Amino acid sequence: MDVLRQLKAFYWRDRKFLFSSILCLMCATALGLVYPNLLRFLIDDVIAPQKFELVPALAFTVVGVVAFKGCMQFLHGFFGGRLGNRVAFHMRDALYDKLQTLSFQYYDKAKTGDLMSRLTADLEAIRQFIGFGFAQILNMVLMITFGGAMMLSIHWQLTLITLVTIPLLGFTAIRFERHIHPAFREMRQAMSNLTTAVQENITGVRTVKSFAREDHEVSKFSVRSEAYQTNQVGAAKIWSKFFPVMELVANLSAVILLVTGGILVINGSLKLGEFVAFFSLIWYIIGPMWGLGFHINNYTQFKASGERVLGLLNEHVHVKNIEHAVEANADTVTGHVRFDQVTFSYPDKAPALTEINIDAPAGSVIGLLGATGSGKSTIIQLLMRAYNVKKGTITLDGIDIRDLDVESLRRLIAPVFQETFLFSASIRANIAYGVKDITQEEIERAARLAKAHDFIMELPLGYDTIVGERGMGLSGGQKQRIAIARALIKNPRILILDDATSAVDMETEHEIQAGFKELMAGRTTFIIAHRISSLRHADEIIVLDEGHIVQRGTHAELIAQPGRYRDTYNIQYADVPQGEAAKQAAPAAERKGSTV
Ligand SMILES: Nc1ncnc2c1ncn2[C@@H]1O[C@H](COP(=O)(O)OP(=O)(O)OP(=O)(O)O)[C@@H](O)[C@H]1O
Repeated sequence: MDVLRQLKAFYWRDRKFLFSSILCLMCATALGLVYPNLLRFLIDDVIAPQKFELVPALAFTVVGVVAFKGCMQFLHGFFGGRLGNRVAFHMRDALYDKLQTLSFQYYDKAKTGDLMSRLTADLEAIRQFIGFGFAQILNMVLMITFGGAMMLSIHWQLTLITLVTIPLLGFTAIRFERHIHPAFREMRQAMSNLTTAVQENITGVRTVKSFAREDHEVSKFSVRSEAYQTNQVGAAKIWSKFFPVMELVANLSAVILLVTGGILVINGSLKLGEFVAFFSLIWYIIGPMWGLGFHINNYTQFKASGERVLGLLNEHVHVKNIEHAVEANADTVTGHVRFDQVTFSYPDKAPALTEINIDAPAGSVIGLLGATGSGKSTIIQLLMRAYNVKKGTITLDGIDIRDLDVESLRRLIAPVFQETFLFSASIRANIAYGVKDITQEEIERAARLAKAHDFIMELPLGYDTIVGERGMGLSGGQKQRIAIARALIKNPRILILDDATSAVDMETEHEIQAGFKELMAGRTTFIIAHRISSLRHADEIIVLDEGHIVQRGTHAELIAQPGRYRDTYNIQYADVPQGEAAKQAAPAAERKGSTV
């Protein structure tokens, strides 16, 4: 019931459908109860006194009742269907909204397959129950109440004797529910493990194939599939144990009625018509009781699914706006970024960054260099507020970014990551992803600056070529260039290049950087790179090691002192002749005033 209460917001807004559906079902049920009475009337008041002229009228009444009952049943299905679909629709939207607000911390652990199964299989179970299952349980209660009341009005002693098995039925049904609920919960979890395995296998199919690990994947899947099968078999066992018991107990009532009712008819204390009506009414009680297991099954599935969906809806959002968050205004923000004594650890891990101080005046270029895992990307993630800083502060134009509206902050930043994600849409739509109302000219301009225009024009459909999943295959460098165009078109205050040109050759990188220079003048830029050539023009290069800043300065300053930077430089330029190396790593001072 708690799940139903928590989901109230989703079905209560469509209560007109809920009540209409219930009302129609009640009418249909009540009309169903007319049959036994017609039967009683036929036997006791028509056949016994031989008033056969009443038969046609009785027949027409039956036709009328059947037709009306049919209409009511249709309307019940119609309103129930409407209700179920609308609830599923609103819940899908709410879940999707929630997925957008959940922070990076949640996605670090979340499994795509599990989320997919919550949005599909679990929603379907909820749709079924809210649309039909709930009304059917209510119908069961109504049938028992109406039928019982009618039986009591005919012969209350016989009713009590006949219904003596009902508490036993109720007890069996409750025991069944206790066993089947955990089984269903496990089954849902096993299903989501199965979907996760399939999803990961499809996403990582290249890795699987290149390592020839198909057999390993098959056996991994088999284990999960077997777990699901075991769960299914377990649930079937519970079902197969309880269902026959239910049926046996339910039919005991019919046996008791036949014996006791038969004796009463022979004694003359019960009319034959009443006995026949009674026999027909008893199924109004036994029938629903028979289906009790099925309804409980539906309910438990709904409860298990509801818990999983509510679990997602109630998931804690780690990064959210504080009350009265300040809106960062793109027209007035200059882009002055400061990290002040920032120390940060991912949950349950040693600090990824320790006492980081960075001062990036508006329009400056900051280069970040360091071994893998040294904390470069973490600096960027914190600036974008993917995670909240707990120790130290990060400010933008002097305002703590925790006080800023998250969306407005992220609107000012355009990141290009090493791994480019393209949506299954046209290249045009992919480039224009971060902005609204953009012209083709602006898209092409950004693509030209990112050195993407020429290869796009060589594609048969040009900017209309569909890329991403199931789309046209592109090379890593081509994808990166699209991502760079996507960032450029956003015209951000802060540009982040996280190993953004790692997949393009040095010549293209040089050309792209020339494009940046033109567009990024006056905008703060953070460049993470492993190549000295990508960083050498930065106003300040920060060298990180295990989360600590170990060196900082311009290229010329760093090259002049022993340390990690010079070591990296020496390795990268080991094969380049002396004069050429010096030319390639031209000091930043030469380029002061420019950006990249
Ligand atoms: N989402 C995460 N959850 C937990 N730990 C993380 C997460 N992301 C990074 N880390 C850890 O934080 C540390 C710094 O990682 P970070 O990604 O910032 O390094 P990096 O210098 O950018 O590395 P690379 O050059 O390989 O991208 C590493 O020890 C890493 O394992």
